[in-house]
Amino acid sequence: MHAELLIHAEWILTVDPENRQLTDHTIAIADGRIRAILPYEEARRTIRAEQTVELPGHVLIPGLINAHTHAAMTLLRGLADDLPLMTWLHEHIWPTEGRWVDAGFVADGTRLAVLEMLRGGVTCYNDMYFHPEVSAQVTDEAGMRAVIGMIVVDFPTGYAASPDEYIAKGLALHERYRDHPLIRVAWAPHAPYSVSDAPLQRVATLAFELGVPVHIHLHETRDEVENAVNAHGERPFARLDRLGLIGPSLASVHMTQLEDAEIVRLAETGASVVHCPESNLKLASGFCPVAKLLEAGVNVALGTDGAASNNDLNLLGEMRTAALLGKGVSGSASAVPATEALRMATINGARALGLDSEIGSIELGKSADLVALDLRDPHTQPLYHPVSQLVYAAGRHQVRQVWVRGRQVIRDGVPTTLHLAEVLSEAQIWGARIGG
Ligand SMILES: CSC[C@H]1O[C@@H](n2cnc3c(O)ncnc32)[C@H](O)[C@@H]1O
Ligand SMILES: [Zn+2]
Repeated sequence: MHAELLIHAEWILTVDPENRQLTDHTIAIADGRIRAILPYEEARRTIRAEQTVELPGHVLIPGLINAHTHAAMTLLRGLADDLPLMTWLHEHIWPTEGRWVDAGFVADGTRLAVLEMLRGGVTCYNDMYFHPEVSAQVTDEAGMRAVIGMIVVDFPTGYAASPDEYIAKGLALHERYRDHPLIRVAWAPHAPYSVSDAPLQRVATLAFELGVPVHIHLHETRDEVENAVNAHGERPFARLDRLGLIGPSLASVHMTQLEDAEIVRLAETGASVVHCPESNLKLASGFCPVAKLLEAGVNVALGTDGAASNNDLNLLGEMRTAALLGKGVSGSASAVPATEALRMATINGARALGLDSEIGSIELGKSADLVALDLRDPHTQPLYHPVSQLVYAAGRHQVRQVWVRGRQVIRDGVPTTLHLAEVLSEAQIWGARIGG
């Protein structure tokens, strides 16, 4: 057999349906796909390859999937900390976005985000932000994978004047990226409190017709739910259900307020929840009942949210927080174990984005979106269980090699498709402008 690339790793966490953990195995890659997974010695004997990468002391995992972010908000990192959601949004973030966000802001902010995420082992992200055509282009140029949000809000912004215009621009984006190998699109109405019934209904219809996911903030805080009930006598979840949005294409972000019947409904319709534990903690938004959701069979993925409410785009950190918080909230130390946190950051994210036949696990035929971490650091030794070190102890500096669709985008910790100094310089210029 012939392969373009062979990766020999000391440990492989496949995240396949059996959660197989392999030792001293090799992955063979051709045309950007995983063609063979076999013991190291057998691979040496039977496969000829153009390139071989030896990874002693490393664990190889599927690329991490950030299932909810606002990438360009890296440029607002640390601008307004220690505030609750609505004060943060109405008094700080929205006025700043109104003044500064344009195509150039989105290009530079997204590039910073892509660089941060790739260096942290994130190979795919699900975005919701203005000027999505710019985020898509920057991400494609960097060789990263993304699902780019076709955003919809009721109010006018520098990007679009009305719900009809947001939707028209979304449709153009969908057309532009039809059949693209790395860039997909999803409808991204911002939240039930910022999008009215008519555009939400249109999104539901178009999502069905185009076969794309719907990505929305939902039940982020108790106030969101109480305000809706006081104003309209209906919980936002019930309203979305009435409008036809609760179903297998839905990625509902946050979900800190959930009644038992809503959990049953999520499970029976196959809708996904995207848990953003660090953003929820920082904005004191509430606690998503992750253990209950998993027990009910709901697909739970992981997201960072934007860098202005986290303040990083670190999925390794998010896995650890999700595992720890899941125990604290449920009162059970065995809730959200390390293997489950890894599934949430990989295959569950892929499923939430409708990409689980393509990415999210190390299986034959899937895209070679792979991440290698060097575990030979004092704080990840000794090593009993690689998944334990990965989730509870490893840091982003241990991400050494990253491939997206078989292309190496991080080599020995250094980006191959982006220029670190240039990206940092642009970020600093924006910081001086906005802060000055
Ligand atoms: C329509 S583009 C996305 C919009 O969402 C804002 N945003 C960022 N984080 C959150 C959050 O946690 N809840 C609600 N809205 C959020 C962002 O600033 C953009 O305006
Ligand atoms: Zn968000």
